Amino acid sequence: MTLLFNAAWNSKALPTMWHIPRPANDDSYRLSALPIISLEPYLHPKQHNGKGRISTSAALHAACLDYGFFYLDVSTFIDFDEPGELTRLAREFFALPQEVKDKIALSKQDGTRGYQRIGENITNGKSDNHEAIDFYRPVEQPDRSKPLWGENQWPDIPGFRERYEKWIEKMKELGMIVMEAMSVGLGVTTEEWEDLKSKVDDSFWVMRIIGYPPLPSEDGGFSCGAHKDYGCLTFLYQDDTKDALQVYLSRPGTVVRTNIGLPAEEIVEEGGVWISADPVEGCLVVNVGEMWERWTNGLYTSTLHRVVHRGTNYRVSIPFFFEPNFTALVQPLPAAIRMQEGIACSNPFLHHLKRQAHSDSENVCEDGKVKVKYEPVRYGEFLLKKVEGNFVRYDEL
Ligand SMILES: O=C(O)CCC(=O)C(=O)O
Ligand SMILES: [Fe+2]
Repeated sequence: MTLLFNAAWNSKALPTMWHIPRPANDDSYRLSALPIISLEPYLHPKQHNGKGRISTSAALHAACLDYGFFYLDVSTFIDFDEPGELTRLAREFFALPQEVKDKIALSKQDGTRGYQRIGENITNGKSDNHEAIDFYRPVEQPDRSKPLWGENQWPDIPGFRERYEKWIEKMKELGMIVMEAMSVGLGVTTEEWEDLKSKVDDSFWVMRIIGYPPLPSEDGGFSCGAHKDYGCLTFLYQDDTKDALQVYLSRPGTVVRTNIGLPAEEIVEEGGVWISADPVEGCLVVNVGEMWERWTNGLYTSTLHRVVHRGTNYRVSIPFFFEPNFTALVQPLPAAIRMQEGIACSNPFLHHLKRQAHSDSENVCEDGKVKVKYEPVRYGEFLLKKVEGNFVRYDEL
């Protein structure tokens, strides 16, 4: 199985794995990292004689069930000098005088595409300590009087647009590959995959370029408050800053060491822990958003995460949100319902996953049928509601 664990393994974690008794209530014995999954069998199937796909898909499925987050090793797909260069360009932009950055402010377009100042983004009623530029899939016949329907605003920096446009193409390609790999993990049939594919093949993607100055030490705020992503898949490239991005794990028994010393705010649920999702070489951090939660009828959950950057450097991250098509109707997939009901289908792989699915589906009725928990939604309408509320995208908790 291509489920690896990163070098941040606490060596003390090993005895737990091998069932050697450990002291009760000692959090340091838990694993301290999200799984690392190699996408290689999907990226270069010929080199692998078509092998390894099932295990990759199983690893993706397990990671989505357990964490909603994972590292994706894409070192053979991306030359990491490329995002390094994107980060350099982003720093060049954020270092410009405020009035120059404001030339591409959100208000100059449709209110959703462009630059936002530090503190303009609000999460959970509080200003976030970051600045950003937002880009969306271009639309035919732009009209900046309509939210989302304006034009992207590019900084006037040589090479900026060209390089980022290349990155967007790469991320769209990656999105389709990961969607296919995940659909195998869920037991989606070939015909069902064609249907799912047609809902994401013209992704209404979003890309954010985010700049984070360090949080003032006396400040109780967040660089980016706790939120769930609302879309399909987030591919996050982050610079080499550690201890900034944190992921909330509600089942600490299966994972991780408690992060001692983290701010105690935003306690969401007893028993969970915040862990750091530090950058890992050759990997993007990937998480599933609310659309996958709907497609899987709640089997996969969109996981809370936040950024607390108390370091001394200026951090840059570039999340790419691979989203459904604007017109896509998103509703629970038959494969997810089958999995929740534990009905074996022609895919033998499903047998191995049935038990796991059962333990997760508290919504199975006594007659063995599951409740369909989500009404169908048109992605574009859903997105418009998110951005029209108050033009703040991340306050939905
Ligand atoms: O900057 C990061 O590491 C995460 C950003 C994020 O979660 C988002 O923009 O949705
Ligand atoms: Fe996010």
